[in-house]
Amino acid sequence: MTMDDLSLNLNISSSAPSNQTKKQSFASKRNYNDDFDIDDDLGSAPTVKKKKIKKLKEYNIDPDNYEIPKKTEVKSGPISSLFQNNPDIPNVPTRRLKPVSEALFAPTSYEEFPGIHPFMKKNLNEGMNITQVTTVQQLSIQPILDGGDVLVRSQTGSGKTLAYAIPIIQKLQEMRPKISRKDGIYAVIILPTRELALQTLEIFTKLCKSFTWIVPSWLTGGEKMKSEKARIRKGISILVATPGRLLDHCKHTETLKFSKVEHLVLDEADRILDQGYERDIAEFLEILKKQKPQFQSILLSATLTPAVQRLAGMTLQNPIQIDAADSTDIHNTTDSLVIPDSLKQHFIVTPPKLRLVALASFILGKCQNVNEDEESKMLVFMATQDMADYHTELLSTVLGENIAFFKLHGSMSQSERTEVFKTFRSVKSGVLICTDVAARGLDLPLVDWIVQYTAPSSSTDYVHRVGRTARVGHEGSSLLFLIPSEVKLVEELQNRRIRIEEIKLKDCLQNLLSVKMEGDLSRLADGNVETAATALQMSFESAVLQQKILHTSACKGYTSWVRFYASYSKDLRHIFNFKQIHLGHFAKSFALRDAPSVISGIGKPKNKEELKNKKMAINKEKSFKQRGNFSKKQMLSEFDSGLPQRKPSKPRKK
Ligand SMILES: Nc1ncnc2c1ncn2[C@@H]1O[C@H](COP(=O)(O)OP(=O)(O)OP(=O)(O)O)[C@@H](O)[C@H]1O
Repeated sequence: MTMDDLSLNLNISSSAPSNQTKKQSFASKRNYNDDFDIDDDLGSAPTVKKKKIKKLKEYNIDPDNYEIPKKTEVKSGPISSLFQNNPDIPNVPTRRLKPVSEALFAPTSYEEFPGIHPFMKKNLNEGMNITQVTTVQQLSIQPILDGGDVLVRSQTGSGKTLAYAIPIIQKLQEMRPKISRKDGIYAVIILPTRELALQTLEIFTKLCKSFTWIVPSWLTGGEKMKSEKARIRKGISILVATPGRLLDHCKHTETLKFSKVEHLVLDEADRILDQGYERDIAEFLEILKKQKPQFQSILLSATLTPAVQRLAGMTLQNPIQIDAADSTDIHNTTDSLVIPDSLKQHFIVTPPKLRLVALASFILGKCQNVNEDEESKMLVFMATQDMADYHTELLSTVLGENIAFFKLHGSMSQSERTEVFKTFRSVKSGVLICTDVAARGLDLPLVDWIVQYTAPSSSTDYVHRVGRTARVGHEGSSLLFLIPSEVKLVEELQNRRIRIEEIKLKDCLQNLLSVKMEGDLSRLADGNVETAATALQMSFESAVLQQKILHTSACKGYTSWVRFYASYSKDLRHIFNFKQIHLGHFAKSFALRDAPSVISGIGKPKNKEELKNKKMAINKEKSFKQRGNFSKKQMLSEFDSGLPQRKPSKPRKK
């Protein structure tokens, strides 16, 4: 059997996909070159047709820098074996730890909870199916009603939004004479991303249903400033906003007034800081305090990092500190990480070359709709947008027949993001490939698995990513992908009282034998895991070879990943050491056969041709940068709220 025998167009299935699944597939099986008609007249330089430029942008490929395929396949590099020359997988001891515990629910029902308007209880019960009070709600509602500043820390998915939404609406509906939308803004809620802002707005809208004179609204970008200005003019009582857009309006929209503000909420404070919004928040506070010196500040976070405490120092005065972790558990919340009890955490150690097949095998094992009971929803975290773009397309191309793949990252248009967010919330089964933009605060019901295909950049990222599952008491699981040189991360997580267990690579790859594979593949696999894994890898590689655009996307994804890996902060380099990684082996995990120096001009060229290619790549990148097209998002993990970069201030306009 030769490698070419294995280079099949893989078609893996267990049963015919349901129509529903097919309809839901955002990125369905596709041939890239079909998407791009190419003007390829003999003798003349090919140009991309205008209407196709839009398509290229959709794939996040810059049309100016897109090399047009001449209807030929990509030249193949040498095929390296998947199972040879791999580093050994170290033995990672599992420690039995007692995690920090946090009781999710308090022994109280909303029915008996004092100080809340009966209409609000009805809205909770009938509109949101909520009857029992969670611990963080029990601890926060009264202090917020009392009016002092409050700092709240509680685990992911514990109901922090209602913990402040209920008392704020309670206070606003009590005010006499009744407040009116024309008065101006009474509460400002700041969140780090648009999705979170929209999700929070939805909750305020449901709770305010019986109090028609209180009007919640939002300012998050993603639509024209003009329409947002119109909304401001109509009047808003509770403003839900992302920091960048809020500040833009503070500077450019005169009708936006804060003189009535009674409550300021900074939700997902740790994430607001991670995104570098500290300066924006400071600037906004200055503007706010000039118009309204006294108001209640509430700050919420799932982790209490020193940076969050610094932000608390800036915004809160003599705050009441609420920590929902078990008060009998002696722990230091800045050191120990609090994870929901119902979350089972795992890690897998794979040599770099085997990462892609291990991921595919894991997805196949969990998400093929064998029958309805086994339907599974999964989030897969990638380091960069280009990686997310590429893996969504690659996995859809090879496995999209039976599994619906979706993607979510900060460079997608707002309408795409909203559509994906809404669709993925409503589907029963599917894989959402995302960057950290989806990590914090998003409430996606009943996600079963969180896969971190690239490791988180910090322990808080870890907590927030895995926190997208096991919400409000539901069961959930997580899997962290590591290469052998990264296993120290497991020890560090365990030092912070994270209980995490290993899934062995060989067990994960076994899935390839239990899923039904059609045609030649099942014959070739013949009950052998290594052959099945190699066949799967070959089908990824041949998809990339056959489709030039997929190849371009693979190169972009790989390059962005290399840059990302090289940019791990100093304090993490003992785990993620760029010098220790084998770039060629990682290229294989992007289904690329080219040498790293050819893909991205990385590493020492081995011969003249490689040197020439490298120089060309560097020059191309230089001109790209000079044209201002080279943005941070192409190299870094992104937490983008989707806002365009802010331009220098313009004079005020009405
Ligand atoms: N008392 C409750 N009973 C049942 N479900 C609840 C209750 N309170 C909130 N929820 C639901 O729990 C989910 C998570 O709530 P929320 O997003 O506010 O959590 P969170 O603590 O802010 O999480 P994260 O830190 O991840 O943002 C939501 O779907 C919400 O409707």
